[in-house]
Amino acid sequence: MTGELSPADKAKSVAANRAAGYVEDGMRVGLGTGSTAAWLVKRLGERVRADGLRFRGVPTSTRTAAQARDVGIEVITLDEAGWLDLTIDGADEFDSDLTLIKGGGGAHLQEKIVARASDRMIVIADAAKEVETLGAFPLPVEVIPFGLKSTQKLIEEALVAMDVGGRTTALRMNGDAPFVTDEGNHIIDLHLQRIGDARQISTVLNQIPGVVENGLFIDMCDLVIVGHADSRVDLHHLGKEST
Ligand SMILES: O=C(CO)[C@H](O)[C@H](O)COP(=O)(O)O
Repeated sequence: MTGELSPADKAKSVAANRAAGYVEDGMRVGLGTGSTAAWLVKRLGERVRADGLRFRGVPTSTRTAAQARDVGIEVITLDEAGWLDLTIDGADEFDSDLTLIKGGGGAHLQEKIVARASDRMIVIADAAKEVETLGAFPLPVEVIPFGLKSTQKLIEEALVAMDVGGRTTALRMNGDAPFVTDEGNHIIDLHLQRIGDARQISTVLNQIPGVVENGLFIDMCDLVIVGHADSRVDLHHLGKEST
């Protein structure tokens, strides 16, 4: 995270630095997972060390927990926090309703629990994450290992029943073995191409036995901060945009 940054990393760090300004003394803050969230954790660590910022962070993955501790952030569990003032996280896609696809990093289960237990959720992103219609990014679905193949079959049948455009599903791999989440589960990525009715898809998927949680975040995000490589920032509130 040092030296000459690529334009994408610069954009992510610009968004993260702006979001870090929303964290105030005494807050309990959900810390997201992924490359953009890593910039946030880095910046918050700098604020802790340089400005004496005092807040407690609830990480959404073992990766983020390790980084947060490394940079000097006080880490607590969600149960210790009870409730959160704010969660800041990345996203794989967001649309004009601030509906999100998350889980590209495989952490959407903890991310959704943490975001849902927060007064406010801010998403940080580069401009490539903004879409007119969700679904070009594969929708991650966390499933328990038991009965994996029958769960995958039921998901595929549900996609046919909902008449969703793309219906290809793929078990996420980590080399030769299935990817394993922090909860010991697996992820099936749904290549839908286009998500028309996010609410319907989310509800139907979560009703299938074996499915733990899907990566659609609906009515959770309050603000998206988009960073640009030239240091500009766009703020997407529900229904309006500002800089
Ligand atoms: O949902 C996530 C992890 O589960 C990430 O927030 C999402 O994948 C975006 O990651 P990145 O900032 O690396 O593009």
